[in-house]
Amino acid sequence: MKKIAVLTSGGDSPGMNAAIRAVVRKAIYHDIEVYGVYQGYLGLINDNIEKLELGSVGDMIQRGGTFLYSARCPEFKEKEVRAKAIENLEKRGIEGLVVIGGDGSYRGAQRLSEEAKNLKTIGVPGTIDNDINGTDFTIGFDTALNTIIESVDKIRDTASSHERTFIIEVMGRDAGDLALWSGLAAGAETILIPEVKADIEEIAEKIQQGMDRGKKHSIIVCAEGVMTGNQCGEELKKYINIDTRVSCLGHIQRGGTPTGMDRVLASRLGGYAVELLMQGESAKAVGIQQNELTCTHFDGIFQSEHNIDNKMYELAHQLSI
Ligand SMILES: Nc1ncnc2c1ncn2[C@@H]1O[C@H](COP(=O)(O)OP(=O)(O)OP(=O)(O)O)[C@@H](O)[C@H]1O
Ligand SMILES: O=P(O)(O)OC[C@H]1O[C@](O)(CO)[C@@H](O)[C@@H]1O
Ligand SMILES: [Mg+2]
Repeated sequence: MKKIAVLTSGGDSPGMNAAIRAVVRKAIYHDIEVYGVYQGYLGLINDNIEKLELGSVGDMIQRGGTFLYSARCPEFKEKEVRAKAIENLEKRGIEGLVVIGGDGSYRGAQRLSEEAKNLKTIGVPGTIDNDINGTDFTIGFDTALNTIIESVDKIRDTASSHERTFIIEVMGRDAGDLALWSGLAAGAETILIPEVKADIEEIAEKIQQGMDRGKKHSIIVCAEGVMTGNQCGEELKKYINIDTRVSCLGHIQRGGTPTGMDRVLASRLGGYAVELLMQGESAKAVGIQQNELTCTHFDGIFQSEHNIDNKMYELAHQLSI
């Protein structure tokens, strides 16, 4: 393998730059040329591709976002559009592509590996959602988690001073990991996640019981995929007369300097992706499982839905009474 390319796709996540840096430096260390594709699959179609050097990734490991930019590119689901992308890679003699992104980005990479004659693809899990099979953690999850915890801790001060119930809406359209982990870590009384059907009446009863015991305030962490924080407040009012406030954390969760855990994870996974390409592997995604680097075929990754840790969900419930 003499030439490879790297791109970031889907929602950005803290640590993507550290992953790109690892791919670039590892490849150059092994005398492989590296090309950066700007704007994810959109740049692949539009030929927005440039050679990267060691210096291109200097001063990058600590930066949030992705200097290669990211995009959502729905037209990449069409085969004719992907043919253009393959042409742009082939004309440069690029034989390997590292795709840093979420599950959707992996699907694009899988298609490319099926349709291009001389292209190997490797996926690197870069998403704050932590919703990808084949890895215990995705790059950016730890940073986003800590951003949420810091925010909830601050909100708790006001909840306590004013004896209020606060609803904190966090990201996760289909995945509850951010809500579950942050809710557990921040001591939320209630955690609402897309994987478990919400029973608002039961939540209202729990808040009432807490108040009857002398509890002054309550924190509810609600994943956006369940309902909005405002909807949650309206629903609660049907069952209980309390003063609620809503905080929607929004994109603050996606930005910021990556934590040490995310930088190390990104560096290990980025380096391993290049190793796999050198070994001739393709259509696989790298991951970390029980602190070991692993790789899983895309087919295996898509075989089942990503699930939350049910034991952790039960524990959060047991600790929040
Ligand atoms: N079935 C598919 N076939 C080809 N390409 C796809 C497919 N699904 C998604 N993609 C490509 O991958 C891009 C990113 O996918 P998506 O928007 O789902 O984000 P993601 O990678 O899952 O990241 P995140 O969920 O963290 O934002 C899409 O915009 C599209 O270009
Ligand atoms: O910034 P966008 O494109 O609106 O995407 C928001 C979505 O991206 C994610 O952060 C994943 O990257 C989801 O949790 C969230 O719903
Ligand atoms: Mg996704």
